[in-house]
Amino acid sequence: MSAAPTVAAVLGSGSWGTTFASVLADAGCEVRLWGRDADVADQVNTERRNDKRLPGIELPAGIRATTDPRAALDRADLVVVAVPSQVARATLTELRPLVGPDAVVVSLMKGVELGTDRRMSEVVVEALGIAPERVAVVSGPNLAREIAHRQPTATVVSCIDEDVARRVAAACSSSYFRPYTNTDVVGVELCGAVKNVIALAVGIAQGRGFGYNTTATVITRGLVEITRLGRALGADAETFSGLAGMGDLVATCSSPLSRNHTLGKHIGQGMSLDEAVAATGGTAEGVKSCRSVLELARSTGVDVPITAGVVAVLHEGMPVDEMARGLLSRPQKAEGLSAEG
Ligand SMILES: NC(=O)c1ccc[n+]([C@@H]2O[C@H](COP(=O)([O-])OP(=O)(O)OC[C@H]3O[C@@H](n4cnc5c(N)ncnc54)[C@H](O)[C@@H]3O)[C@@H](O)[C@H]2O)c1
Ligand SMILES: O=P(O)(O)OC[C@H](O)CO
Repeated sequence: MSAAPTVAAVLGSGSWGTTFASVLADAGCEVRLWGRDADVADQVNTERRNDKRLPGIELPAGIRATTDPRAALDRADLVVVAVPSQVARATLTELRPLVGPDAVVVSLMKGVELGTDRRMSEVVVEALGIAPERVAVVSGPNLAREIAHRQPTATVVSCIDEDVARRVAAACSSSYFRPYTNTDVVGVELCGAVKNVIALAVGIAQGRGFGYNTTATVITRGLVEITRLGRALGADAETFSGLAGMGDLVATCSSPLSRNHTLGKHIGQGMSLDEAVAATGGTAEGVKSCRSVLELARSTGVDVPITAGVVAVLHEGMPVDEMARGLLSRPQKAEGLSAEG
């Protein structure tokens, strides 16, 4: 990334890809938005809208949408990845020859890869064959629809090279979007992925009819779960009380705009997983990532009882009431961050 105005390619024209393209355009970048859907690209170019993912929202001028990855990535010094986590590796492997040798790559994705338990920045590094210093992640309380309406929010841009994090932050900073920087990529990514699982648990509890005490308990103990896993994997303690941690957890567990929260609610109200996925629309990353998060925790020796409960309900047929009973009947312990749940 040079100091000159940034040429950005956003890969994925879903709700967050389209919204982040708008943020970048409002911040002064030249933006190309790549997606597979020709109707979406046509509508972005002719009407400045993406009604499929952001109905009723006018997009800024300065976004050029295309289904041609070559056109999107030509001369791009910032490459932003916003496809569902489980297709990131295949998508990037295919596009690898088109990514410029000096481009900075930014992951917006909040998931952990099934089968490998890799975080998304690790997938980017492996699929594109680039140094981790060229890979940044963006994560925070960032519900796409609110940002597309230009409502104020903040986020964290994280990269192990602090200078790269600063340059990415400068490229996406605007009157309504305030990026902070840090170098704790592990912590920021774990926060983003695991909060989706906790939001599923909160949704399940609310769908079952439980009230604010249960919600607050799951959020609080969920943050302990995220922190415990993150600390065991080398993350900084501070990250968990910041925007990517507490901030995003609160936003996702509170908002009906969250697909994970909403899907959990459907499950709590008695829908099957297939019905809930169909009713929710969009990508609820926690549905798949709950399994990889559980694997990661088990391989690290960290107890994650809420995540285990979500996996059991979503993928192993455990009734919601049994999950609740299981969580509440565990042995008494002192409150805190010890390795046990
Ligand atoms: N929506 C939000 O508020 C939000 C905010 C922050 C982070 N995120 C994260 O951003 C990522 C993308 O989420 P989203 O909300 O944009 O999802 P979305 O479901 O709105 O869009 C996903 C897009 O990826 C496309 N896609 C699916 N499979 C593909 C493939 N094989 N190749 C290329 N494109 C493919 C879909 O066509 C769609 O356009 C997720 O990891 C999510 O957790 C979302
Ligand atoms: O809609 P969700 O559940 O993917 O959540 C969206 C964002 O991650 C909130 O920051």
